[in-house]
Amino acid sequence: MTVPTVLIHRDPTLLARAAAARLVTRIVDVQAARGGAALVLTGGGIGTAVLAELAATGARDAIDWGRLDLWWGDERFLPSGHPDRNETGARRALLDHVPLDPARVHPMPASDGPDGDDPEAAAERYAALLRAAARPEDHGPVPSFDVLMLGVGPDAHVASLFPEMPALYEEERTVVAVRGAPKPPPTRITLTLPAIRAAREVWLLAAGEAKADAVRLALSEAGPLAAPAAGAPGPPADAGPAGPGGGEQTAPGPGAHRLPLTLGETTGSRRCSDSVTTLRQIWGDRRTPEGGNAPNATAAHPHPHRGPARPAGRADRRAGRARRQHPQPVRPGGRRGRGGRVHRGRPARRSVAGRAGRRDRTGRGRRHHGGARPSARAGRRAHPGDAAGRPGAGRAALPAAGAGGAAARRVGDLGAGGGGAAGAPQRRLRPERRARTRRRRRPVPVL
Ligand SMILES: O=C1O[C@H](COP(=O)(O)O)[C@@H](O)[C@H](O)[C@H]1O
Repeated sequence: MTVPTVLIHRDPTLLARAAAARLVTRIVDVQAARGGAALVLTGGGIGTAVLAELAATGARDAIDWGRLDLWWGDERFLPSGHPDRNETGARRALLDHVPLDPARVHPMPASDGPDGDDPEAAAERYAALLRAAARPEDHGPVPSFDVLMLGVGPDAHVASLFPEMPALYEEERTVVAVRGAPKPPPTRITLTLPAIRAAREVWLLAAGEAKADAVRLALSEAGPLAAPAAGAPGPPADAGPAGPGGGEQTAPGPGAHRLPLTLGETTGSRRCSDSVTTLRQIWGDRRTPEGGNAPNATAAHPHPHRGPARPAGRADRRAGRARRQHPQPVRPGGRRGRGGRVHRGRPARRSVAGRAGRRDRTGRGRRHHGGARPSARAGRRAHPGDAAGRPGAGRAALPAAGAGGAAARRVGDLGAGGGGAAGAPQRRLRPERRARTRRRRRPVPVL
C-alpha cells in the first residue's frame, strides 16, 4: 500500500520555502536523468506562495527552464488575465520571471478562449493537449507528470474536485468541466483523479489551522468522495490496474502514489512513514514545552474529548528517568528540537521510536523500545495528554478515521495499546529486552 510521506514545517513561509527547494532538487534531478521535466501547478494561497519562493531563490537558476513543461491541475473558468485565474497568479509569482519556453507552458483554456464560454469544450481541448503530449512510455492519455502539486481546501478539495461532486466519479476522462462549485467561481476546469494519479509524485500542500481537519481526513481512510484529497495519491500499489482509460494500467513509475504533504502551523520538521503516527505528531507538536496546548491549536480545534493538559504524573517521571538513562545522540551540526524551533541542519538518522522519545520534551511520556509495527509503536508513544483525552488519543480524537475500516482499527490500537489510554499502566521492559528490541528498531530517515 502506498505510504504517504508527511513533512511538517513550522509555518507557511517555511513550508513554501521548503517546497520550493524540493522542487528545484526534483526538477534538476529529473532533467539530469531524462532531459525534460513536467510539473503541474496548483492555484490557491500556498500553491502560489511556493511559486513565489521558487522565483525568489537563487537556486532557481539550476533549473533548465526551457526544458520544463508546465501544466495546471485546475483552473477557474474566467476570462484570460482575470486576477482569480490560477494562471494569472502563477504568472505573477513565477512564470513572468523565468526563461520558460512559451510552447511548453500549457494553461487551461479561459472563458474567452477558442471555445468561448463552453467549459465542457474547453476541458475536452485540454484533455486533447495532454493526450498529444503523452509519450508511449507514459502508457496512458496524460504525461507522467514528475511533480503534481495540489493545494487542499478546508473541505479537503483538491484541484477543482469538491466533495461529493460528479467529477469525482470520473474514471475515463482526464479533464472535466465543473459547474456549481461550492467555492467561487462556480465554473471550473479540473484534472480528474485518474489523471492526477498518473503523476510520479503528488504533493499536497496545506497550511494553517483551517486546513488541519482536511489533512486529518486526507490521511484517514475517508474516501475521495468525502475528502478528494484522500484520493489524490491513488489506490494501493497492489490494487491492480488503475489509471486514466478505465482498467488500462498506467505505468506511473517508481515514485507513484507517494503523498508528500506539508502542513504548516506546526513545530519541527520531520518525516514519518505512518499516517496515524503523523496525526499524533501533528497534534503532539501543538503542545507547548511547558505542557499546555498551543493557544492556536486549542482555539482552532475544539475537540469535545480534549481535556486540559494535566501536570506531570508518575508515568511522566518514569519517562524522564528512562530518557536520562538512554540519552539520544545528537549529530554535530544539528540540535535537539524544542517546540516552536526549527531543527538546524539535517538531524541524525533515528528511528520512529527514537523520535518519539525525543519529542516528549518535558519529561512526560516515555522512550519506546519495542520493535513493533508503526501503529503499535505510535500507540505506545504515550503522552499524558492522551489520558486526558486530547486529540492524540485515538478514536475519540479522530472521528473520521474512527468511523470505520483499517484506520479505525489502527486508531483503536492507539487507544488500547497506548500507555496513554486512561489509567493504563505502561509496561516496563527488562534491560536485556530493551537492548534486544532496540537492535530491532528500523531507522527511518528524517529531514
Ligand atoms: O480554488 C482553489 O482552491 C484550492 C486551495 O486554495 P487555498 O487558497 O485554500 O490554498 C487550490 O488548490 C485550487 O487550485 C484552486 O482552484
